[in-house]
Amino acid sequence: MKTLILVPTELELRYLNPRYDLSQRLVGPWSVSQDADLDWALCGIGPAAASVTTSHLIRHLRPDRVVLAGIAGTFAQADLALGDIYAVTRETLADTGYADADRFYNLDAMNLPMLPREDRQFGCDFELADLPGDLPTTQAITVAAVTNSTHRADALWRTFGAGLENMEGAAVALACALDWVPFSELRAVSNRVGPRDPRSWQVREPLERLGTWIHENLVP
Ligand SMILES: O=C(O)c1cccc(C(=O)CC[C@H]2O[C@@H](n3cnc4c(=O)[nH]cnc43)[C@H](O)[C@@H]2O)c1
Repeated sequence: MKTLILVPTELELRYLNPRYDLSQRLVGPWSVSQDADLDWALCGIGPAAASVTTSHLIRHLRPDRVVLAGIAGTFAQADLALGDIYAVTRETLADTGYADADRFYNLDAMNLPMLPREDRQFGCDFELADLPGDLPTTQAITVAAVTNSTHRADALWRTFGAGLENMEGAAVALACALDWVPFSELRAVSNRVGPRDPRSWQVREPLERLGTWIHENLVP
């Protein structure tokens, strides 16, 4: 089974797979590092970069599945542990729509189709494919901007009740759904969602553990 592993940033990729070599193979302007039956590539930060990169790489590499791996913030109310690794079961595009002081109204809540096509309609919610192993699971939301206040974090929690916030998951899910490619997501919890303090984020050690998990569980 050929797996494409997408990672938002080079920093995350370096901790997940110290053997990666992004000069190894070029797919158009994209670098892809091959390691057993795993292709590693950067998808960029945020939904716009992640969706266009995923579509491009799927069409060139024809993977049997796509796995997105990286860090994410967790909501205080969710009771997930900082530094732990989770498999994501469902992704929701949270902030495409509008928000008032207390709630978010994404396109699904507004009853607007995100991407209507003749064959299928794509909304803001995506079910993800299961992964082998026994990682704890949670749901996630995808936002275009990192949440930077307790008030906004509370409104997102109240609206969606998801355990994690990240910036790429639902966008990669959309690109995979368009090409019928199974999609899974792994996230290491780096921070609490709320007032920004990136210097306090736990990044290296949780990602190194996630990299080990990937090699033990996803290499055929
Ligand atoms: O320092 C900042 O304010 C800042 C703004 C935008 C992006 C960043 C990044 O470092 C990239 C974030 C990267 O990590 C994921 N991530 C991690 N924690 C969170 C979070 O609490 N909310 C949303 N995304 C988060 C995200 O998926 C990006 O790939 C820094």
